[in-house]
Amino acid sequence: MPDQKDPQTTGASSTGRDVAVLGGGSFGTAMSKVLADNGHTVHFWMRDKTQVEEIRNTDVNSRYMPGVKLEGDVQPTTDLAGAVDKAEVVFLAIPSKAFRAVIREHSKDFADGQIVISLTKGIEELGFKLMSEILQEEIPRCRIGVLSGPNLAGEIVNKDLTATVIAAKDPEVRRAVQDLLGCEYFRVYANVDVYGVELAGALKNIYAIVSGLAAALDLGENAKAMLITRGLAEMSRFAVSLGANPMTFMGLAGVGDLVVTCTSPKSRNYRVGYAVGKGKKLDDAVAELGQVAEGIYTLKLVKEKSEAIGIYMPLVRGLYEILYDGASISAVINSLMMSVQNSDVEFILPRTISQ
Ligand SMILES: NC(=O)C1=CN([C@@H]2O[C@H](COP(=O)(O)OP(=O)(O)OC[C@H]3O[C@@H](n4cnc5c(N)ncnc54)[C@H](O)[C@@H]3O)[C@@H](O)[C@H]2O)C=CC1
Ligand SMILES: O=C(CO)COP(=O)(O)O
Repeated sequence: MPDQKDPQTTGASSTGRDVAVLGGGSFGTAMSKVLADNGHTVHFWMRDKTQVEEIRNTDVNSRYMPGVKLEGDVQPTTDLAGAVDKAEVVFLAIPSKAFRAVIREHSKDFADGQIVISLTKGIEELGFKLMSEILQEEIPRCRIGVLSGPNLAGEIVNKDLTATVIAAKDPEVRRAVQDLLGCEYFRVYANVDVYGVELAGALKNIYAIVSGLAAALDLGENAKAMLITRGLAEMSRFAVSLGANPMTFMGLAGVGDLVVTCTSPKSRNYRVGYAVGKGKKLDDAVAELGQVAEGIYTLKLVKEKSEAIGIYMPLVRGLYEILYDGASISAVINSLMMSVQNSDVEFILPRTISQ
């Protein structure tokens, strides 16, 4: 059970604020719904005029969240500057590939000290930058945070019980987001390890693809547990080498998000892995999805980065070989199972080095 009287995490206490959500996909829609349900005015920016008209006329974003009514004060718009100008807090749900371009084009529209929160779980190709690092570069005048955790959009819009993590150095930013989003079905926990929380959210997408693949091959329950746990070992090894706090991986943004996306076909990354495991080509699997699966891009970047800095990531390497080099799935599984047997928890017993 969640802690009952944690003063950090008591429910929503602010009503009637103006906020902006940028990005009209499934997660932007889900977070707009939580914010509007909590009594806030949501300036909901998206680039597609037809989608704006549809939400204005029907309260539904049928392409990304069919059948879900956005009740309360949601104001869809294609005017980004206008949305940001009215908002005390801005939430960004723009896929990583487009993230910097959107922020750079509109950097002047953000106010000094404005709170800007990334919801995006990806990595920028050039320079291996996380979204908070992009924000720091493009709008350093703003107060920045990231939100990440086991947060399947399709469940949030049904008001299924959900918890997430706000990570920010500034305690006022953490408190503002807890106040805006917290309610009877959505709990917001706090962390200061911005890099760890954000990197965890991006990395787990890789293991969700691996888990979807394993499910398609019916590898069994033991294999499922092995993949999730070794995925956690691998992602925390990588993240800690880059400066993240290992304890972050014990929390909702680490284990929590890894578990939900590695066990549920509601995860799009899992579905891509499942489709490939059933024999589909990667491009066809992604095209059929029609939504973003950040893990397929993150995989490439993490494979390159881990090789460049010498971090052992056998699951990343194996998945890369399957998705991008045409390796046979059974050969990759065999090579993983027959590699040198090693330490369980390397923070207790160091690994025997063998690449
Ligand atoms: N859907 C989910 O359950 C969750 C998603 N996220 C993250 O949120 C981010 C956004 O994902 P979703 O909303 O789920 O994706 P989606 O595929 O449902 O929607 C993507 C949206 O981004 C828009 N977009 C793409 N390029 C754009 C550009 N250049 N300018 C403006 N808008 C652009 C699309 O028009 C679309 O509205 C991703 O990084 C994802 O990992 C995080 C938590 C949960
Ligand atoms: O990040 C998510 C849930 O926490 C959503 O995962 P997918 O992008 O795989 O759907």
